Amino acid sequence: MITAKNIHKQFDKLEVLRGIDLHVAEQEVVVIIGPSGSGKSTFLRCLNLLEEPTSGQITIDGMCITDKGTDINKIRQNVGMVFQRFNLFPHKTALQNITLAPMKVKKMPEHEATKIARDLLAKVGLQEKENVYPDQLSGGQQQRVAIARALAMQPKVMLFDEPTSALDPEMVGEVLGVMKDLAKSGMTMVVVTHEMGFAREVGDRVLFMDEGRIIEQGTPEQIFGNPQNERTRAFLNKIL
Ligand SMILES: Nc1ncnc2c1ncn2[C@@H]1O[C@H](COP(=O)(O)OP(=O)(O)OP(=O)(O)O)[C@@H](O)[C@H]1O
Repeated sequence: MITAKNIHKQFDKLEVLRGIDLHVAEQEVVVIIGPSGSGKSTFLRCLNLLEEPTSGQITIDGMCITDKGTDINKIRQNVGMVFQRFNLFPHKTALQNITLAPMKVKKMPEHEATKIARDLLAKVGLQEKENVYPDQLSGGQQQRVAIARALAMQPKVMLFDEPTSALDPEMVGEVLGVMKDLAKSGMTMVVVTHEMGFAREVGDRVLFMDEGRIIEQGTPEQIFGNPQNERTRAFLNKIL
């Protein structure tokens, strides 16, 4: 579903990604862990061209997105993204936040977009909140609306960039629960997170990144139970 070949990214003189190769199979859940500043978010943002790689090639569902002249709207439709900050539109209700992109970008009729949005609100456990504005929702609820909003474009892949880092601890579980259900439903996902419990339980594969490279990867059992690389061991010893 996703193939990234030899991805490099440089910001001025700072080399943030130093040759990343990754293949993500359909329905696979890949979790990226690693120290702060190792390039995890930058790599994730390259996968929907929020950042343009300095060099390298990325193919998603057969479409080479790093070719010049690719249709950025098409990429964004195929690749949903959820950020640390949910950034819902404050003057729109939960339902309107979800229907907006399908109506504007996909030119979907309102009744159809509304039906999809209601189904998605039910899926994230917020069917009662369709007419509520973001400032009346908790952080966890807002993030669940943000997930529903990304899903409304019916993406083939979902990217999550530390989706629970900005939440109060008691709200982390509800968001991870929604992500877990999504993974179970067969969604292809790449998740950057500091939630090691999620990586262990839900990840099909865990990647450890450091200094712009994938240092080690394997099943959660391999990475958490028997890490081979000294840097992976040092990182896990520090945080677990
Ligand atoms: N737009 C940018 N311009 C310049 N430097 C950037 C930019 N975005 C990221 N960086 C730098 O790239 C490096 C990697 O950042 P990145 O956010 O990808 O790391 P990360 O592993 O996701 O870290 P964290 O876990 O703290 O979010 C950092 O040194 C950061 O300051």
